[in-house]
Parts: sequence; C-alpha cells; structure tokens
Amino acid sequence: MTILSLHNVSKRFGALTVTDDVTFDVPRGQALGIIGPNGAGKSTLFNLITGNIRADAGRIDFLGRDVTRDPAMKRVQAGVGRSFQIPQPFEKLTVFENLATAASFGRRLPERAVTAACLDILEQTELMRRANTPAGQLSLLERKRLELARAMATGPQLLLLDEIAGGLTEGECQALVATIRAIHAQGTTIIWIEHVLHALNAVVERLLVLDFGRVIGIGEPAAIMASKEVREIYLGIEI
Ligand SMILES: Nc1ncnc2c1ncn2[C@@H]1O[C@H](COP(=O)(O)OP(=O)(O)OP(=O)(O)O)[C@@H](O)[C@H]1O
Repeated sequence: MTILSLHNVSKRFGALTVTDDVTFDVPRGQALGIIGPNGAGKSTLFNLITGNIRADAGRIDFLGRDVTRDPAMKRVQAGVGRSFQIPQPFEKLTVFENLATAASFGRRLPERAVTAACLDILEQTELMRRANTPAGQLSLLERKRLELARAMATGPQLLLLDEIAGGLTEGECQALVATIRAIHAQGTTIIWIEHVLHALNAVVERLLVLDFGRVIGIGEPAAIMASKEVREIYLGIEI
C-alpha cells in the first residue's frame, strides 16, 4: 500500500523553480533517502509534504487522501511527523516536557496516555536518563535524539528526517543510525534527507536524487549511486 504520493508537484519562489514537476510514491513501511546538492530543493520538498508551504501545482496524497490544501497542523494529526535540520527544542523545558508538548500537539490523547507514549519514546531514543534535563544542556547527539524523539512524539506514520546526522562524529552517527534503524524496523515509514551518505545507506531501501528541483533518479541505492548522472553531480565527493 502507498502511504504518500506526489503527483506533478511544483513550487516557485519568484523566478526560481525550486520543485519542478515532482512525482513519486512511497510504499507504507519503506525507508526512502533523498540526496542532492545544496539548494536542490530537498527541504522545500519536506515543507510541501508537511504543509509548511503550499504547492503551486500538483497533488499530494497521504494515506489515500488528498492533503494538498490541508494546513500543517492537520497533516501532523493525520500522521506526518518531522525533524528539523536545526534542532528547535524549547531550551528551558526538560526533555520530557519537550516530548509531552509535541505529543499533545500531534495527537489528541488523554494526559496519562501522553505520559506513557513519551516514556516509550524516551526508551526508544535512549534519552530516558536525560528525561529531567533541560534541552539547553544536552550534547549535540542528545539534541539530535531529542529532535527525533519530538518527531516521534506526534505519533507519525510517516517520519521525515532532515539532515539529522550532520555534525556528528563517526561513533555518534552510528549510534543514531542504530536508533533510526530500530524505529524503521517497527514499521514506521521514513523519508530521510541526508548528506552523510553512509548513514543513509545503512537504513534506506530506496534513494531519490534531486537536482535543481527535479527528480533525476529513484530506485535501489546501489543502482542509483552507480548511475552516470548521479556520479556527475557528486563528482569529487567520495561516495
Ligand atoms: N522561502 C523561500 N523563499 C525564497 N527562496 C527560497 C525559500 N526557501 C528556499 N528557497 C530557495 O530554494 C532553493 C532550494 O532550497 P532548499 O532549502 O529546499 O534546498 P536544499 O536542497 O534543502 O538545500 P541544503 O542541502 O543546502 O539544505 C534555494 O535556492 C533556496 O535559497
């Protein structure tokens, strides 16, 4: 079953076409990676899927329903969860309070259920021992974990991760990858934008390549990375 479909979606900022006639499907349960040079339009694609910006043309279906005109809040409640490239926690709130805020925003749950859901996510994201620490005191890896946890707290069926591995050491990156793999193994569909290709390749089953807002390839990661067009874009970068 398809969880998300984009049909001929386009977006312009002034004279700049940032999303150019993008069409693709994501089957439920899949992990899809999105790669492409800086400015290719990757984050814009996420903003279109979450409803943070509106498409100029085309249609977006989520769980079989046309959500193209739905506001962001409605899409969160329908099951679209998202982490941001730059973590945006409430610095003075504790890790638990940050999660509880995200959980009550994303799901209409009674307070006890919110607490249970948050405890589950703290366990999954290895933040339990930091539950009562203000977000502002976390290490970079913990901030990334909190960003992931906040996205999970909204109860997503589709989890969008925006460059969550950036800036981590190799060891930290592997630790975060293990957590994301475990979340995926439990059935959450993931779309992950990432420049750290080996992290991406440890999780995703399919890769989409974006360049100047256009999809220039989508398919099995090894085949995509071997294609001439992709190698040209990444010329000089070790992949
Ligand atoms: N709100 C906006 N108004 C005008 N231009 C924008 C806006 N948002 C993004 N852009 C432009 O659209 C283009 C694509 O940006 P986007 O952030 O989607 O790229 P990206 O692939 O995510 O890049 P990066 O890998 O650097 O994060 C860039 O040229 C950017 O400057």
